[in-house]
Amino acid sequence: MISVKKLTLSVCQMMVSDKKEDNLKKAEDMIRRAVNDDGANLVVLPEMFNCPYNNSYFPGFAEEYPGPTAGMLSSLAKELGVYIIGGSISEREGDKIYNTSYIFNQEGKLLGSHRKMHLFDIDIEGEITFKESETLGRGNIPTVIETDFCKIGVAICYDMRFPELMRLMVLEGAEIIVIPAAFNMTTGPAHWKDLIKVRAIDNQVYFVAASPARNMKASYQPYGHSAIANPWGDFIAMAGEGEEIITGEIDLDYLEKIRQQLPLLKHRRTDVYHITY
Ligand SMILES: O=C(O)CCC(=O)C(=O)O
Repeated sequence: MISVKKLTLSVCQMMVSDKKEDNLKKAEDMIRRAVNDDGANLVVLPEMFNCPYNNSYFPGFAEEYPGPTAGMLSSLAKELGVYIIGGSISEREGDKIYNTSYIFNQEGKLLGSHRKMHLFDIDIEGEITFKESETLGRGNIPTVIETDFCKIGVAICYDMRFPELMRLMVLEGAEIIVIPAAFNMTTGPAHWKDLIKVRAIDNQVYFVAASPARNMKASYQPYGHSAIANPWGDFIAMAGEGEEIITGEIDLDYLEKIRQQLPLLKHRRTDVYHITY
């Protein structure tokens, strides 16, 4: 593996409509802009970037791998010579549907995929009820991929609320955690920024969370505010609520320095507690 210590990472906070073709075109345009204008080496899309985030759409939009969406991402990664963490899409396998992220390298090769492990089944009185399990199945495998830069952990939205999964990916060597997500107008203002910050601090990683742009016409309104936090917990980039590309520099020497100066990972009491997988 070539050791490269810096990379430029962009998040495309795109507006998602109920027309898959328009969403694919939008994603392609924004990825091209991230690479050509911002010099991105790695581009991240949001959760369900080709489909409105609503159970009624997931079956109709589902694709078997390799379908048109994965094909588009793979060709684009190869053409532009970048890594793409393709948000997530509705994936069909047999009679099951999953919320799945596909990750491609600069040759357009599939490096890995992540099926959302924790389903968003919640009922917040007077605010929001959502039951992903009505349509989706659960993934069972944590995802850490290997790139020329470093290992990257990938999980999806509600997965980020589970510190054990985040820590497990870090123990597997992840120095960046990427979360395609779509928080809403209840849990977004309440928890989004704090979760990103604290996951970065407690794992001493670059923590990247990618949201769709807010769409007031949609039944589910994404919070927006895609963000990149560094291993000290500072936000190095954050979007507003509209369509936007944010870009930040990932500096692995800086990460190493934080881990040396404040050696949290070394100070764990593994003689008393540990995470198994
Ligand atoms: O955890 C949350 O508040 C939002 C989760 C969510 O929207 C999702 O998992 O898609």
